[in-house]
Amino acid sequence: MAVYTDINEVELAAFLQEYRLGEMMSYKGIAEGSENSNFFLHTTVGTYILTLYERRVEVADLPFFLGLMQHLAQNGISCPLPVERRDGRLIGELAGRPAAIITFLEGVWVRRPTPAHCRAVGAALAALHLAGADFPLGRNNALSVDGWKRLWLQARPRADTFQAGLVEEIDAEFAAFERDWPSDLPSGIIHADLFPDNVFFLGDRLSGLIDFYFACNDIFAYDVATCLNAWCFEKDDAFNVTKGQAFLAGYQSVRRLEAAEREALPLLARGAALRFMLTRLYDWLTIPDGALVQKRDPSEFIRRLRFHRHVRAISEYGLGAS
Ligand SMILES: Nc1ncnc2c1ncn2[C@@H]1O[C@H](COP(=O)(O)OP(=O)(O)O)[C@@H](O)[C@H]1O
Ligand SMILES: N[C@@H](CCOP(=O)(O)O)C(=O)O
Repeated sequence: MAVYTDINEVELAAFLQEYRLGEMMSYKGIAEGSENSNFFLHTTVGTYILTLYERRVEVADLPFFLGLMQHLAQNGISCPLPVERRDGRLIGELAGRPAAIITFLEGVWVRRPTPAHCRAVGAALAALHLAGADFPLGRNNALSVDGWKRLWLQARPRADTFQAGLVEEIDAEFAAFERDWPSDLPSGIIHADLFPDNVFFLGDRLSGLIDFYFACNDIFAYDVATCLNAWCFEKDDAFNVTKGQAFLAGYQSVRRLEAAEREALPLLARGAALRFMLTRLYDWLTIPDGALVQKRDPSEFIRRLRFHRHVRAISEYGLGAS
């Protein structure tokens, strides 16, 4: 469920007057997603997505997120295009929240990705990395090692109530990341949350990417590592080598990974697993029972983290060195 803020017809109609989108015909809250409040919006001109920005989104970052979507959409990436208001701005206010309208993308996200889907998402991720090259704005990754540490210090006092022994295990992870996290790999704009629910397909054809609200400047291969975690493991936690190979082949059909990036993948994948484990754990421990928020299971990413911890080289995934 992701409608944190209720809106009413009167305030929505007034909000719409700020746009050249005709008259409101209907709107409906969207259950999917977890960070912001999203609504389908039908007007006499077409169908759009209305987003009210909630908890993790800093208002100061909105020009980056919305400007990035605009830049990517204008540079060959299929992603939502923010709609300009009459005053030329992209961001307004509705029900006391910062709000924007973006174009509607056709397609559905795939619950059971195949190697063909993984290949397509790999190619799309690499295209995004290339298309972001001349985007003029920048944003540090608030969820890299320092940000993980802040989250961990908040979750740590109760982490053992989630799983015994977690405090000792994750403290040791931080010692490794603070020592070894790379700083000299090719970097640029990354999506940073390209999970299956953020990629739309029409059949096997990728129709678009959504949800740029964690996008930032960081290591490209970290985005690759996030996708290996999100797309290439099975429900029983087995790493699917065929999907991993397909994902990397798709990526490298557009942008070749350097040897140093391939070598770093096990550590980056371990870091990506920790990052998603931590946001899930923080939510698990802090969101009250009964709140209308979909809590995701941190355990899945504790298991991924343990898996990657024992991998020394990309060949140990069965992915080959090139
Ligand atoms: N541009 C779009 N076109 C079509 N559907 C969208 C679009 N943006 C969001 N959605 C719908 O809203 C849901 C939640 O969007 P998402 O951006 O992932 O939310 P959150 O940031 O809250 O996680 C998606 O799963 C999808 O159903
Ligand atoms: N992908 C993250 C959660 C972020 O949710 P999204 O709906 O914004 O993609 C996770 O799986 O923990």
